[in-house]
Amino acid sequence: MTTTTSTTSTVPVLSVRGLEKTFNIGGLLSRKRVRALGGVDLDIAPGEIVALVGESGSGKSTLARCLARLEQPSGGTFELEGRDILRAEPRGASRSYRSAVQMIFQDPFGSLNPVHRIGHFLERPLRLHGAVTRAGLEDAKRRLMSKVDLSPELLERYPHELSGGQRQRIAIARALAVNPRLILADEPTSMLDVSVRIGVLNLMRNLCQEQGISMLYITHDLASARYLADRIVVMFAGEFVEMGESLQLIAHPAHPYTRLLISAVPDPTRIGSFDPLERARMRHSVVSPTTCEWAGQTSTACSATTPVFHTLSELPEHRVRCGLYAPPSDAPGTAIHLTNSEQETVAV
Ligand SMILES: Nc1ncnc2c1ncn2[C@@H]1O[C@H](COP(=O)(O)OP(=O)(O)OP(=O)(O)O)[C@@H](O)[C@H]1O
Repeated sequence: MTTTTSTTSTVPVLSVRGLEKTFNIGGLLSRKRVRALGGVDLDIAPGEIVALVGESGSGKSTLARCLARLEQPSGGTFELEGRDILRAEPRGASRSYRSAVQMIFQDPFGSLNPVHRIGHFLERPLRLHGAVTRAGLEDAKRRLMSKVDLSPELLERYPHELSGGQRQRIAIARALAVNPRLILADEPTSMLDVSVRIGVLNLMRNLCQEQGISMLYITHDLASARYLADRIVVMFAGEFVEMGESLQLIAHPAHPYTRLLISAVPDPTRIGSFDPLERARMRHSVVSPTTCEWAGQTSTACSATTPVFHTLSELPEHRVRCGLYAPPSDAPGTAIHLTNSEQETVAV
């Protein structure tokens, strides 16, 4: 890898370099392998929200699980506030790492044991973090409930007595109980009713802004990524293919795969309905053997060598990794001139 994704000169909270994960599948004697992460680089600054978007199977959760130490990476490194974690804690995450890096999962019901009252889920992390007296514990639980805009009366209820949105707020409160530096939020709103999603997104954004917590927000949903995140990173087949400031990337997508994802976002300003055949044609143009050799498929432009990141000339934060871009000596990131038929296949 040649390029990092840092946007500021501050020391990043998280710094990932060449992180890889390959799974063996098909049992002990099988030689079949799935390359879920191809060697990715990512920096996240303090208080920054980075959205990781891509279709199902692109490797988003694998990256989050490696960072949460739920999976052991096959290669690469990552640092938390300058500390090389895999080297410092090779056998598994320390308690302090598990406090500093909190994961919020897609299914808020699945992560709350139904036999316990809500108060129980906040008590354990608070005890671990040092609120030990009974009065101190009660105060701390109430403060956490107020941070996530929930009434303290809910502390006495069981998970099934809460709505999905309320349960996800409890999951967020539980993560906050240990003062995390980084939250890995894996599709935290995808199982929620549309009407409560925006509230949870706003809550996460406010918490990051007010408390300087950084966040990796994993989602299929480009619209929510644009709404919540400072930057968007697009993932395709275990690799990052495009990254940039959220509004810029959505307004000027450079990679055919990013354009494909954007084509799936409902857009009330689009004139006429979106033709599903056109979308199928776009999908084919990205993943078919005739146009994209990289990432396990095939591409005329990428077949000679694995593509590297190129900065789009006008905006240094916007980078694309695609064989359709070449680094001319005076104008990095300028698009190669395409033939008419190639232009048709990449046009949105
Ligand atoms: N434990 C595992 N064993 C074998 N293969 C796995 C395992 N976990 C993930 N994979 C494979 O790794 C690839 C990436 O999976 P991952 O769950 O990271 O994708 P994703 O982008 O998070 O998808 P989704 O959005 O559906 O959760 C997929 O091909 C998946 O089948």
